[in-house]
Amino acid sequence: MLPQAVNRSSRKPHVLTVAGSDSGGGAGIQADIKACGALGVYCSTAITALTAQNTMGVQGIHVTPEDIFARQLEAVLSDMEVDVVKTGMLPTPQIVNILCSHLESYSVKGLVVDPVFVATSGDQLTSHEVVDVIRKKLLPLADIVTPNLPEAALLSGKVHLRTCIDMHEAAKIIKDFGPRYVLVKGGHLDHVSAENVDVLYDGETFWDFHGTWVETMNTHGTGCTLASCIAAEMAKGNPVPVAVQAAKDYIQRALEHSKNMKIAKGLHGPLDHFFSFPEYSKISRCKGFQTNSLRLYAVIDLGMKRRWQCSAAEALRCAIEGGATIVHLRDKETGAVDFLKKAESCVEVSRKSRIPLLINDRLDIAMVCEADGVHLEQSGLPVKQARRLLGSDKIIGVSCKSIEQAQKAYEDGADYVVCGPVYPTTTEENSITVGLDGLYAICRATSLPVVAIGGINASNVEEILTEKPTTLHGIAVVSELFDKPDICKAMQELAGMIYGFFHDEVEKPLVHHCCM
Ligand SMILES: Cc1ncc(COP(=O)(O)OP(=O)(O)O)c(N)n1
Ligand SMILES: Cc1ncsc1CCOP(=O)(O)O
Repeated sequence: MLPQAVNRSSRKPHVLTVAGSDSGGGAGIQADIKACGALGVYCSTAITALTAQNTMGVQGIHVTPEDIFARQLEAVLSDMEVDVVKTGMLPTPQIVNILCSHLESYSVKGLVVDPVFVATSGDQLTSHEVVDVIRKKLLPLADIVTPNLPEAALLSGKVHLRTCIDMHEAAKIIKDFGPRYVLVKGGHLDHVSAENVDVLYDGETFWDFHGTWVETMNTHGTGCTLASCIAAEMAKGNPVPVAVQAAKDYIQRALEHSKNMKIAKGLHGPLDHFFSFPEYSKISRCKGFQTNSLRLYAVIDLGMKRRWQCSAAEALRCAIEGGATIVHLRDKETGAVDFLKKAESCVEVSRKSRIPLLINDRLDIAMVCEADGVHLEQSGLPVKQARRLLGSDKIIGVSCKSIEQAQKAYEDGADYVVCGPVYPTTTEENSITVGLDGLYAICRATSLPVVAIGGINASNVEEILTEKPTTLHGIAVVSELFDKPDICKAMQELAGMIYGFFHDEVEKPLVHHCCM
């Protein structure tokens, strides 16, 4: 049981957005709240201006009186634990000055500056003097500034930005004003190819972020949304380049989902921030990894005594046939050459069935056999380094016994955690059980998907899943595979029991087919 840690760790990542209100709901404060909400992050606000705005343009602007603007900042920053501040429309130099003095008095983990000067409709949103104050006062405090091409031209004084090389030049000039990173967005480049490139620069390295060009008029609010997503991902503890990649992925999907949406008469419709919300929440940080794959997690331990005689690949095939939704291959005894051979034959089987295959601890083997990812034990490679080597397309899971370990796994970039032993088990000797309370405490403290492990079998699945927290995504078994003479049948029994507890369409197992 880990009760004392629950309150401290169940706090939500928090973004304070300092921006203007868009009555049309597509940009500004409204976009920021929706984007943060969609990414599971709390969003507070300090409103800089009220705009009367719709899909046809901006019809009016009322700047917030300075004292009430300052009071909003004071109210939020003095009371709430803000992780990251994100700025949008800052209409006057006075508003920027008030913000900067508050940022100097209250420490926050990050500052994302979206330098909003002109709306896509062509309407001016800030006074001309604002550019200079942002350059001199706000940018030195910023972790990242996210200009599009017209904004980069204004900030850098480099009027003609037409190529990627121009974007690099502008990024260098803007970097000299003091932000840690500059992201120059290429959405306004002439589109000769189907690609869209944004350039991130930290003073030494340029990263090019490629996206696919989406043919749509529903782009109102993309700048605000991208900056908010970056802030939200930073608030979760992600480093800036990882946050940018996650934000780009969100925008790409939002643009694709919103391209046929019609909600007004005007030319520039907004994004649908909550596009397919239930489906989106099933997608993990790792591109393409559906977290409902974690429902029935089969660990094939090649070092264990077993009641069947067949190859690793055959055992894996049987587990999948019985309904396993993800498989995890571990072998603590075999040398690299033999393990690799077995892993390669398993990858072949898992690919055919489109079931993800993870390799336990051996990042080298996982990379060489092109498995879907790696599962790391606490004694294994640190997650951060593994992520650096594997990139963002591969799955990384981590074994955790405590809230602290689960939080670290999250901060370091893991995609899911396996928690246990929930019940006593002979598979993991000398391992203290966390119990059902410990498992649930971890589930409530993390936003990562959790898989329960340890002593789980058909007789206790119901107990685990009946009142499960929402982050508990599935169960993992080892000896249920090894102590039973028929792997396929053992999996089928478990699979049959778990479907009712999850309201999604995990495919039912195929007709029983004994493979022993
Ligand atoms: C109140 C308010 N803030 C910012 C903008 C600009 O939003 P952006 O995300 O750059 O999208 P466009 O409006 O340029 O499409 C705004 N319009 N209103
Ligand atoms: C790998 C692992 N981590 C915690 S318990 C455990 C083993 C669980 O095995 P079993 O399903 O046989 O109890």
